[in-house]
Amino acid sequence: MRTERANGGGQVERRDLKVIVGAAIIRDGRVLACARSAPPEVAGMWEFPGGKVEPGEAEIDALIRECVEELAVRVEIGDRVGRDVRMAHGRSVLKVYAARLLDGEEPEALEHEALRWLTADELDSVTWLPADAPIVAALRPLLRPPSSR
Ligand SMILES: Nc1nc2c([nH]c(=O)n2[C@H]2C[C@H](O)[C@@H](COP(=O)(O)OP(=O)(O)OP(=O)(O)O)O2)c(=O)[nH]1
Repeated sequence: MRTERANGGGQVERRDLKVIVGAAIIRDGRVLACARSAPPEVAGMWEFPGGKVEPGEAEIDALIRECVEELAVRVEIGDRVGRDVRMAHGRSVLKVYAARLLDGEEPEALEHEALRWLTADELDSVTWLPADAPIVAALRPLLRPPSSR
């Protein structure tokens, strides 16, 4: 994504905003959390599967690609979860989308250290990457059965 500078307002010039997409894959009231295996500073911290959107690639296509690469599953992408989260001093932005598994395939940890299906009550049982905090908060009500929302 290319953005222009709002001149004179003391804003940092930001020509290339890197977009990172994540998939909140929900199944039976649980979301799939993935523990990073690298780099060492964040290894063992938890995230949503996903990654950088390639130049010219649509966000949804990037998510579908990343879920195949990281988990060997095909997903259907749904609504956004939470807000855009600015990272890396505003140089990148994290956008998370709800997703569901197609074909009943079981995700495999091809690139992650571990995978876990978390209920709403288990969301705080793992240490999420810091940028994910507002997304996890927005996700919580989506994991509750409709009767208790
Ligand atoms: N996938 C993902 N990345 C996240 C989340 N939260 C968060 O801060 N990030 C950060 C971690 C990384 O700095 C960056 C994603 O980069 P990445 O290295 O996973 O992206 P990628 O899969 O495209 O990797 P590569 O091809 O560059 O190796 O976004 C999240 O929930 N999911």
